[in-house]
Amino acid sequence: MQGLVELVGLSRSYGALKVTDNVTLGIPRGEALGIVGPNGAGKTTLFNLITGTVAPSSGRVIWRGQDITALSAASRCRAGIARSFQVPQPFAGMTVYENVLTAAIFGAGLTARAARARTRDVLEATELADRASRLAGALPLLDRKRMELSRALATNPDLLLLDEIAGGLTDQECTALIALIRSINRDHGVTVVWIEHVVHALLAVVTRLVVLDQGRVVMDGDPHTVMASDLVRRLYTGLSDD
Ligand SMILES: Nc1ncnc2c1ncn2[C@@H]1O[C@H](COP(=O)(O)OP(=O)(O)OP(=O)(O)O)[C@@H](O)[C@H]1O
Repeated sequence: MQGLVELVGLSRSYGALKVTDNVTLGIPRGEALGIVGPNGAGKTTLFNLITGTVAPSSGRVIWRGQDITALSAASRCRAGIARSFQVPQPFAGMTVYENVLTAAIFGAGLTARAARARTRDVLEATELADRASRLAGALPLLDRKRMELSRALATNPDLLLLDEIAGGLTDQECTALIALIRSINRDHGVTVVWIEHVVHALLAVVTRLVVLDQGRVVMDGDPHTVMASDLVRRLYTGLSDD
């Protein structure tokens, strides 16, 4: 079956450092895929290659069967690829509503009227509607995460890339975030790829887990099996078999 997105032999180097090394990966429509790996494994770079903020040294990105390797980040966003950032940079002096509206207008290319409707729908879905008039810079952490998700969802994505969105939350807040991401995937049909160090949050949502190490896919399979593997234990603890 044709994946929603197919990465074909994707590599990226910075000088002598090969950050992404011949990654071939298919992501079917509707999937919730997790990505783990040690610091510096190339996880965020993989997102940058998919969203088009970084060009590959070689390889291709195929989106719904079309080669989009040469397409700009803005065009990819309009085509349905959205992301959250590890370090969110909202317009702190604007309200939550204005932040999300901006994404709907510029990210999705909607008219002002359609963007207003989309913004209201998204803020309902992310449970931020009652805080729409708050300044983005004054939000508590969970609401900042909800807003980061809202900005991505306002672009009406088919694919949502989440980069370490669960860090720093309390257990209760994390449970709320998990429910929201699960709903985005299962109820709204958005394909989700989630890089996350908070493994229990990831395992509550994803049905497939990929491990990256030194830019390469070193494991790909059932999340619990992958996390229980010797390879993952070695990568995370630095311990050898003996
Ligand atoms: N623009 C760049 N120039 C030079 N080196 C870079 C650049 N971007 C990333 N790197 C290097 O590539 C490697 C992979 O970085 P990347 O951010 O993709 O890793 P990561 O797996 O997301 O790490 P983390 O879990 O710490 O966020 C790192 O060694 C990083 O320093």
